[in-house]
Amino acid sequence: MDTAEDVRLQSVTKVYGTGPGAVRALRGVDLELPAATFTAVMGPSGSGKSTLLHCAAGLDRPTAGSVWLGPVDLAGLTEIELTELRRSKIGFIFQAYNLINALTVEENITLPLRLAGTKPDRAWQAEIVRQVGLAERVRHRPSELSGGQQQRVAIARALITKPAVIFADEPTGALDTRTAAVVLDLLARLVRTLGQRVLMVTHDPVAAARADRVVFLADGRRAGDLVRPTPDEVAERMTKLGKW
Ligand SMILES: Nc1ncnc2c1ncn2[C@@H]1O[C@H](COP(=O)(O)OP(=O)(O)OP(=O)(O)O)[C@@H](O)[C@H]1O
Repeated sequence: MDTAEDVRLQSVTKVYGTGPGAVRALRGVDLELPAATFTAVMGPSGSGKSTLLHCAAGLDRPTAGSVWLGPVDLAGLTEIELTELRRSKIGFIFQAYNLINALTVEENITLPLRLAGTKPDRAWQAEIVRQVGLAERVRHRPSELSGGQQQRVAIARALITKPAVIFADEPTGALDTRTAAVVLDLLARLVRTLGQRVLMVTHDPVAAARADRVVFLADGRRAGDLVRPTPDEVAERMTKLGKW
């Protein structure tokens, strides 16, 4: 993994709306995502987690401050360039797996390449399918798979373009505890074996505790980090920050 593709947020501020009704969702957030790191973001409802993820992923533009992907300042990109950057450098995983049931598992996994008009790297594709443990399932339809397997297809789809970073928004929100653990183990392993950068927004202290680092947000600001915490330590910090 190329360290020249680190993600950096510098003093990112996001204000929705103008005038008296304006909402300051982020207030000068700094954050770095170096290679081979698994970062969880937690914070009370409305603390700015989704806004942070959207700004970091180039889905939304900060009102002030900057987001860098390696040497590239996202603010300097046109919408078309941003779309291209997202397709090639960024992988997304959502709570709802967003798979297409008319396509096979393999076709779902390679869809981002088809959208980008690039050819699959067969060796990489085989490696990913092996990593997510779906080699026996590539000809199946998503509806024939369990929730955990579907999320693993979504993870493979996120990885197919060899992205610099994966953004995961509540990736285990729809899964039972045991299946969630399998998916989180997989994300943690991808960080170790592929040097992947992962940023995960979650409400679940158990999920957050699988990351290397938990970044807390409160009222649009960084409110401390915990490195390799236990779920209890995460829950305790959340209680101190107020309502979940
Ligand atoms: N499009 C928008 N227009 C106006 N305000 C918005 C918009 N999106 C988010 N906000 C506001 O910005 C603040 C941060 O929202 P955000 O969704 O980032 O929080 P969150 O921490 O992800 O919350 P939750 O845990 O409830 O999903 C909230 O006050 C929210 O109401």
